[in-house]
Amino acid sequence: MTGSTGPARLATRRSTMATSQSRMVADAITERTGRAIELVLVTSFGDVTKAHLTQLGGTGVFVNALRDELLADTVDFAVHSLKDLPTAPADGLVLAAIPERDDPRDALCARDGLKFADLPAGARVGTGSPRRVAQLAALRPDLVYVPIRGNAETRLGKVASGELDAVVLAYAGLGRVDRLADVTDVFDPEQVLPAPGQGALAVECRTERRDGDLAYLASVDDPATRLAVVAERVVLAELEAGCAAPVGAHARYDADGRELRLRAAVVAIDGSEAVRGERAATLDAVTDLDGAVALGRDLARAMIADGADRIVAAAFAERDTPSEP
Ligand SMILES: NCc1[nH]cc(CCC(=O)O)c1CC(=O)O
Repeated sequence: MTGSTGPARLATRRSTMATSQSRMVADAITERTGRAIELVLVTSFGDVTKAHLTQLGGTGVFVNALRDELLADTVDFAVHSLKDLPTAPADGLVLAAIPERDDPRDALCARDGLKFADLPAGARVGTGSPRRVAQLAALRPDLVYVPIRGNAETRLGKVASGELDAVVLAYAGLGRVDRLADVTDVFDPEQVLPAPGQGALAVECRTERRDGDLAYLASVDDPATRLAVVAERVVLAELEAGCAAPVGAHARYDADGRELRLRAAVVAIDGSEAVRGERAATLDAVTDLDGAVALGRDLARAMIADGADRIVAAAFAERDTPSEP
């Protein structure tokens, strides 16, 4: 078994964002438990392929390589962006901890300090995410949305070079690559709902080790964050949509009022149509994951009754049809 002597081995993707967030988790665990941890950099398919992300079938391209290392026991645990994790559980693996979430909102990084409302008609806005394009197009159909890929630094470089007027990225990720100074506007979740799990991390390990030698991972678990992201991810799973679908969801657990409140949106890629919903449940215990699942399922089913599944299917049909070059 790995890690029984020497520092524990934490598997991470290689990007600045991934290593920065993995280092944050490692430091928090070390601070709370005294455990020494070293980072093991793993190359994932999503990091090397040039294909457009929405064309990769979405789920798993960033996480499978880390999971292979976990299953081979060459590392002790892995840190993922929760947003990138497929909703289906992985055989033999478990999310041992979900640390307290960072800011879940999407952020605009525009030239000349421009706010979203101040971008001129025809301005070129880069984002690779159908969820962002759909919601932004609903607000500003007069802008041009340009699909882009690459890490946060590469995307910001396209604004600096003048190739784009703005890019939209996750606020939390920008913080982790130390680029919050580039943010010129932040989207209210009322207008642009974040991706399920956005801003949250997941600590994954082999199931059989969670309550054994890796029990210390629980030191960084935040039950309120777990409750919220479980509800958000159930919406995605019920809609049979993946991370490449135009689905936004955001939940918050209010510990004082003991209320879990969930909002979700499914928006057509051109912004012309949307199904939105909101629902809350009183959950006496922050550990009531069944309550979170029920809330997510109820909301998703109500949205499907309103036509949400049709919008998701249309978005996938569009993805599978190659567009003009
Ligand atoms: N899909 C890539 C990805 N996965 C997680 C984040 C941001 C950090 C987070 O949400 O935790 C990003 C980049 C982005 O969306 O801007």
